[in-house]
Amino acid sequence: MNFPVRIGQGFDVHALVKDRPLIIGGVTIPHTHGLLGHSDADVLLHALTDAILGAAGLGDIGRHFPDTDPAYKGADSRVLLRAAMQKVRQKDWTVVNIDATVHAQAPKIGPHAALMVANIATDLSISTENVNIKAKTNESLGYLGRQEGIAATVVVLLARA
Ligand SMILES: Nc1ccn([C@@H]2O[C@H](COP(=O)(O)O)[C@@H](O)[C@H]2O)c(=O)n1
Ligand SMILES: C[C@@]1(CO)OP(=O)(O)OP(=O)(O)OC[C@H]1O
Repeated sequence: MNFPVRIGQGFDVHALVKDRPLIIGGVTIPHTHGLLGHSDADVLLHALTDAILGAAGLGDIGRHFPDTDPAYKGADSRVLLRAAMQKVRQKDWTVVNIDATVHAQAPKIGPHAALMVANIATDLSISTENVNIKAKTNESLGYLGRQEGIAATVVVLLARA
């Protein structure tokens, strides 16, 4: 059956290390540590990219942008997100809304959320009203609580363009 809407979810986690910038949702956040990755390690945009690819039945970020490909070394994840959205659009899907959570013991995400929303809305050509970003500490529990990494979870709804 061909339904006019489809749901997708995405998860990503990256390790926090010294001497890397902390980039989340396309925003560079002042912090003692940054996220480690082949690309700029934007954990939120990677989870979002997986969510939209998943909703469209297009696999995952690593399938389209392999972390073994030197072309993506240091890549700007906003460029990858826009490229993924292009593939989703070619399948005649548009994004209805996004709901995301950044799982970070520190730093505070709230003060940067509006800029992240604006970046995502721009990259997906949707209204900022349709992008919601939340943040949670991990109550000091586990690897996220020990600030060994930051994770993100995203849910997205697609509709026929
Ligand atoms: N990295 C974070 C974590 C949380 N927030 C904001 O604080 C609120 C309370 O978080 P808890 O994990 O203690 O429930 C949360 O609702 C966010 O508004 C944040 O901005 N950045
Ligand atoms: C984005 C890619 C590609 O540079 O690399 P990383 O920055 O390591 O990020 P990850 O979340 O492991 O996802 C997929 C990769 O293909």
